[in-house]
Amino acid sequence: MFSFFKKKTPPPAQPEKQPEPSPETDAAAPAPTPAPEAAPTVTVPTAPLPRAADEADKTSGAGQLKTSAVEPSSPAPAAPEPARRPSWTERLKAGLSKTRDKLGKSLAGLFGGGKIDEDLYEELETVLLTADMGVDATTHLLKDVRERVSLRGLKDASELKGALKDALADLIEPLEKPLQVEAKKPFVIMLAGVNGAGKTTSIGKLAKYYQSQGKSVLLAAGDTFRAAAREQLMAWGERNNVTVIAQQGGDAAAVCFDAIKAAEARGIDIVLADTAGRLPTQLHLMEEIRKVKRVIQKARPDAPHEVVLVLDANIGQNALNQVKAFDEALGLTGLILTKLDGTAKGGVIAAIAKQHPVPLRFIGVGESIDDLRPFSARDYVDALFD
Ligand SMILES: Nc1nc2c(ncn2[C@@H]2O[C@H](COP(=O)(O)OP(=O)(O)OP(=O)(O)O)[C@@H](O)[C@H]2O)c(=O)[nH]1
Repeated sequence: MFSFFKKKTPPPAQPEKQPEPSPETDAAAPAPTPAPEAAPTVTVPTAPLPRAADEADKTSGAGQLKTSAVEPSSPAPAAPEPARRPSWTERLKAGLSKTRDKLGKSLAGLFGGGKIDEDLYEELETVLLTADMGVDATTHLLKDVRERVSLRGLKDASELKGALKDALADLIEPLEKPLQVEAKKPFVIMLAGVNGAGKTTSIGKLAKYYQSQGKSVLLAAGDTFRAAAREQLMAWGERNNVTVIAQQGGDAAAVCFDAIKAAEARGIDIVLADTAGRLPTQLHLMEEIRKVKRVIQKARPDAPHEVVLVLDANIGQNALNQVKAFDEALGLTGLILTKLDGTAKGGVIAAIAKQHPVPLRFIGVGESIDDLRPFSARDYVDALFD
């Protein structure tokens, strides 16, 4: 768990009242997973909602205030910075050390010297497969490397590294499409994924990332199933001066609807909408997340502007199945690959590029708040090989 999510801010004593049913929470599908709390209750905001947000709640059909906008009165003091923070490139390299160690050790033997022959290609094939690149990407890379070898007239195994790096960079480069958030205001980003993939922590990291670019951010605590996810976001929002729209034990779609209305009323740049974790095989939950998307569209017809699947890199080739299933259900526009630091399966990016390419917007290589950055194919390849 992130340290910035670990620290909990004790909530103030809060009166509770029963909410009215929310009309935007259409009854197309029953709430798929009962919330842990028996009856939804109202969390009164720590600071009174500005009038604009009240308007937003009226617009959303909530006669009474049922979502809470948690707004800290003042940002927490910044934690003392370490003497010198490693650069992103250093952290990327450190984060990819497991994949690099596995790949690098095997490749060091291959690239050590000697002739380029069939035995060498066979060994290279094994190395790529064990780095979780998958059969299709491995076959593609081998063919590409062979072509480069013959085009460049390479003879010695030591020259193979450059050819492989170029082939891999070419394969994964199409995934490098940085997210453009300027075109819409608010730009609504919906995050989906299986349990524990890193959605909530990625939202915290993204909020910080966009704040550092001078953008205003609002968070929708749409993971109404796991209470700790809402608390994570609320605590994080309080410490970083970001408004969090939350509802205790309520409906994810309604939370997202209210968040968008609040963001519109306040002129917020970016809405980050969390959702509960689910497996693609849990069909009722996949239907529920489709409903969340539909309700977001009701709040704002062109939204969500980005539907991101958050993937845990540790699952290797299984990531492909998740991409296909969530893409079919939601129409994905982007991916975030987390926990590349904890795995030797970083090659899965090549598998995604070959078999089901969806833009890889961000990669996560550590637990620190700065360890999520836009994906750069060349940086990634360099960090993997050098
Ligand atoms: N090492 C490492 N850990 C990460 C990274 N991203 C997320 N985590 C950790 O992964 C764990 C799960 O993260 P969450 O954000 O709670 O996952 P989630 O997808 O919101 O989980 P659910 O709400 O259960 O679906 C936490 O302990 C995070 O600290 C990463 O890039 N590297």
